[in-house]
Amino acid sequence: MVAKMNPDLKKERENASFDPEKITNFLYGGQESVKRKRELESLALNDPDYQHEDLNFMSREQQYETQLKKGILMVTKMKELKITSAQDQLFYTSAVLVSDVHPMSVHTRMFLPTLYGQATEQQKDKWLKLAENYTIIGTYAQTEIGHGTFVRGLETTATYDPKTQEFILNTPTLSASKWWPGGMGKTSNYVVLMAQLYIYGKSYGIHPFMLQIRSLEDHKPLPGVTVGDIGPKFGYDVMDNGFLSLNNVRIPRENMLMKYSRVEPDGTYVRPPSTKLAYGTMVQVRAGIVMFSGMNLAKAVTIATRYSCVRRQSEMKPGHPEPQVLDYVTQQYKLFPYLAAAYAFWLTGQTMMSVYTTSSSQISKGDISVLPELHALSAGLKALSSSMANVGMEECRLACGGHGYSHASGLPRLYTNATPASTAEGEHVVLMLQTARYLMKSYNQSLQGEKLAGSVAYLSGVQLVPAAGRTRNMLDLGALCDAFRHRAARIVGEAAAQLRSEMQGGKDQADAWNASSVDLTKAAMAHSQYFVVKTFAERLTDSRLDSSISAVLTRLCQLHALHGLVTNSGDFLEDGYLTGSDIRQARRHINALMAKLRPDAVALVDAFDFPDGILNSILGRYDGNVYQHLLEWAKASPLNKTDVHQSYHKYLKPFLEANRAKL
Ligand SMILES: CCCCC/C=C\C/C=C\C/C=C\C/C=C\CCCC(=O)SCCNC(=O)CCNC(=O)[C@H](O)C(C)(C)COP(=O)(O)OP(=O)(O)OC[C@H]1O[C@@H](n2cnc3c(N)ncnc32)[C@H](O)[C@@H]1OP(=O)(O)O
Ligand SMILES: Cc1cc2nc3c(=O)[nH]c(=O)nc-3n(C[C@H](O)[C@H](O)[C@H](O)COP(=O)(O)OP(=O)(O)OC[C@H]3O[C@@H](n4cnc5c(N)ncnc54)[C@H](O)[C@@H]3O)c2cc1C
Repeated sequence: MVAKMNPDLKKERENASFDPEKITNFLYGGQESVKRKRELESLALNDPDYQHEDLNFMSREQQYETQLKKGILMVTKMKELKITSAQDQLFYTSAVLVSDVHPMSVHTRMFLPTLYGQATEQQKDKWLKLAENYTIIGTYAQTEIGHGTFVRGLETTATYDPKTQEFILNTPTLSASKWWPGGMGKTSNYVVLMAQLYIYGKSYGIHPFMLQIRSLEDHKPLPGVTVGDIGPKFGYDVMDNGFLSLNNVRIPRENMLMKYSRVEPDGTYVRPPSTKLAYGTMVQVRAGIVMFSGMNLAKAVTIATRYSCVRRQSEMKPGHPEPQVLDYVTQQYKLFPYLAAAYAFWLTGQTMMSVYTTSSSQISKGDISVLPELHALSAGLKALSSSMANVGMEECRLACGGHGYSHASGLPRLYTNATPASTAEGEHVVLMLQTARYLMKSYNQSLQGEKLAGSVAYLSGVQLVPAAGRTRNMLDLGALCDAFRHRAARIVGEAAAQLRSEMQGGKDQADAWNASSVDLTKAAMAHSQYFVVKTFAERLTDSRLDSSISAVLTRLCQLHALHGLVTNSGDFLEDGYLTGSDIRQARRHINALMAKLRPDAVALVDAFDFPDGILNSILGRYDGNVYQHLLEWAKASPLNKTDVHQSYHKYLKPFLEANRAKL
């Protein structure tokens, strides 16, 4: 029997000003792609082989086992079903894994890409087939107990022995032990090991090496290898993040991935065109995190928005029925800015991936001139999108009141699995400072009359003269983009000036950098926010958008920009670019936009097109039948398997009896 839809949600859907299907098509790149997405999702979601008890009811060991089994099934089925394109695999795996990963995810997302990006053709012939067939399972072993951020400071060594033409691998100190690599704890039999290369006593920096860590026969650690799981974490329960120490492990010379740099048999070192090419896999994953963050935020907003239409609470007017909580404007103010941000990062994530694809194809043809821009853009956007998603997901959880705290909402798991995106693959502040470094360099070049291109083009010839007194239409996307551009350029300019003044005051470059670093991160943040606002606005100029959806998407873009503007109003007011009256106008527009978006809120989250199986949230169910399913879910909890738990007999009964005896 098909359950009836909750009447409030039904009404919301009937009253929307547009057909969500049109936005779904826009978000996923067309009707055909949406059709394919749904086919693959339903294939995965209806496959009985993937069904299991709720992961939240399991111990960590059970979760690891369940997800490993599922991961293995998934890669096997994708092969059988010939699901080969990256897009198709993403659709299928998202439906199988929901908001989790599986213990071989780093194999797919980092080990294989490192082979594609860092191995010579000969090495690809040797390793790729094995890795693609999962004959070997690998991970990306870079971070150590003592150092994650400071890659140049890693202590693992690969010392070349020309006599045997081997590298001798060691983690010479406790702090050199590898720590964190996903899937290394129990699953992988190979790693790409990032280690300091030494030849004849001289250090040549960090390079990637293929290293077998476990036997292909019985999975036992190989001689000289100590490996295991690092223990439970904030989330990511299904993943066996691992530790690894190495004691004089020898590997053949051919195991250094030598696409860019080489060690000849006699120990001659051939330099890469850029030492940063060895960081290529990180850049790829950072670029992907922008979309990943947009999608996670979209899931959280879908859950909280639907639930806010089902949930009724309090009296808005005495004696009237309880309103849907989404009718409280404060609730809209909690959710709608993140709804807008989810769209912003979704679209920017697509742009980031296309910049990545174009740039990496240029790099593989030998043109490394695009590397600094790619690095700076992906670092800043990764940091901004993941931090915004963190804050937004938590706000969505809070917006669901008490039920948001329950795993039944899907929000805690979504959050704890997504929040590492702020830390992993480059810590937030550290990456912002990388972007700032590029901004400072570019800004100084522009001062010397060089014309800048790409994301920093606006820094050349920017007019920093405030234009106070001018009447502005704060809903005009052009004016909003100008405001963000002005703010970014000003803050970049001021951070550069501060850096200069610290140095003029006697500090060396490093101390001056540290003293200016709060302003530098702010500059990177302002630059990245400008890029997102501009990208969102540009995407709306797509001629394929029909007017019904372009109107509602424009409102979201306006809200995204205005919310950013109001929450950072000091930045816009500081040099008089905007006036107090502009900010007041912006605030009024936000209220008016929220009122206009209110009837479309459910359609806007429906347009993300997450089926229930992927949202995995009782609060976010498409049909809105929340309470009945909450109760059913709770009844399935392991603690409810019996009416009287065994601990009653063990502890509670004697305790009660002893107390009674004392009366
Ligand atoms: C957790 C969520 C992840 C979500 C993933 C999304 C989708 C995938 C889904 C599922 C996958 C399953 C699981 C995945 C989960 C987690 C995976 C996590 C894996 C990891 O977590 S894996 C370890 C990552 N670990 C880091 O992320 C370390 C961060 N630390 C660094 O990255 C460097 O250490 C840095 C950059 C801080 C300093 O590096 P440094 O000391 O060598 O450089 P320095 O500062 O001296 O700069 C010298 C010149 O190099 C330029 N430069 C630097 N980097 C460049 C680059 N990449 N490209 C081009 N140029 C670059 C500079 O801009 C400068 O340029 P210039 O001189 O011109 O100014
Ligand atoms: C879930 C998860 C999965 C992971 N998976 C992998 C994996 O598969 N493979 C792998 O190799 N690694 C992995 N990592 C490790 C991850 O990449 C690192 O933890 C991350 O790069 C941050 O480095 P760190 O831990 O050294 O942080 P730290 O650098 O020690 O950060 C601590 C603080 O110091 C500050 N700080 C550090 N340096 C600077 C600086 N230069 N300027 C200003 N402030 C600074 C930071 O901002 C932060 O506040 C994973 C981590 C997590 C959480």
